Amino acid sequence: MITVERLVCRYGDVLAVDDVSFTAEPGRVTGFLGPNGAGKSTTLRAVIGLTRPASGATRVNGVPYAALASPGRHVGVLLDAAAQHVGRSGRETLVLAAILLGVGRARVDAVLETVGLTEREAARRVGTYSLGMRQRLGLAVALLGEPEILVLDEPANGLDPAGIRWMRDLLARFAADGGTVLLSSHQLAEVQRVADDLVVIGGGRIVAQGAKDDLLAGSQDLEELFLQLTAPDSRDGIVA
Ligand SMILES: Nc1ncnc2c1ncn2[C@@H]1O[C@H](COP(=O)(O)OP(=O)(O)OP(=O)(O)O)[C@@H](O)[C@H]1O
Repeated sequence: MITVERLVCRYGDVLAVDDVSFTAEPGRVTGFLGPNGAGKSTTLRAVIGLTRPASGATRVNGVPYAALASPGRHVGVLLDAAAQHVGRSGRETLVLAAILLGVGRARVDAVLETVGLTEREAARRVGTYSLGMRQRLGLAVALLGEPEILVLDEPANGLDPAGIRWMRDLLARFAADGGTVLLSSHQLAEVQRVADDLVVIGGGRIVAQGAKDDLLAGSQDLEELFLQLTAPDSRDGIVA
């Protein structure tokens, strides 16, 4: 479980996250939505201890991320697929991550298979990868430690239609097995299909949260609801 409690984050004078509270529950995919600059990435970074809150707290399984004995064994993170070292092969990237995590090499083969990167692709330098292949590799790194929680920022970016379906099935299976998924995305049709719960922020503040089906009642689709919730003059917020 992920708990965000009255989180406030600032960059100098910029108030990026303003009193945000929500939980991402085990067994559910929580879609985290908001317009550009709404504060999604900042919140995800705070959850994994990369951004220090001005006030408030984030917890993973009831404790701050930094207090987890082996964070990578509990939380799989994919924040920026473009951040991988371009000079290493996919396999080298995974082997290094496996050493850091203290998991066996067998996991490298297992996650390569899970994300659908072939032996030949894994031998290529990351610099030659398409964005979709980088996303798959990023997800492989996230899954390496067999975490029960996934924190993913735009994981379907650059994936082809088959890749998007594959990602959806993987996340649904992960949650069905009891895992917690916190997923930030602008791909609203995709979020509508995969998410169980939704958290919508605008201008750093929560504008809606609750079960997807409850929030969508009365709306044509998630796009319509999102645009209505995040319109500049509509920041009253709803909780379903
Ligand atoms: N390193 C930084 N320095 C200064 N301001 C920042 C920094 N990172 C983010 N911000 C600002 O904080 C606010 C929230 O940004 P954040 O990246 O969290 O939004 P986001 O919802 O993830 O946006 P996007 O959908 O565009 O990725 C924005 O106003 C942004 O300009």
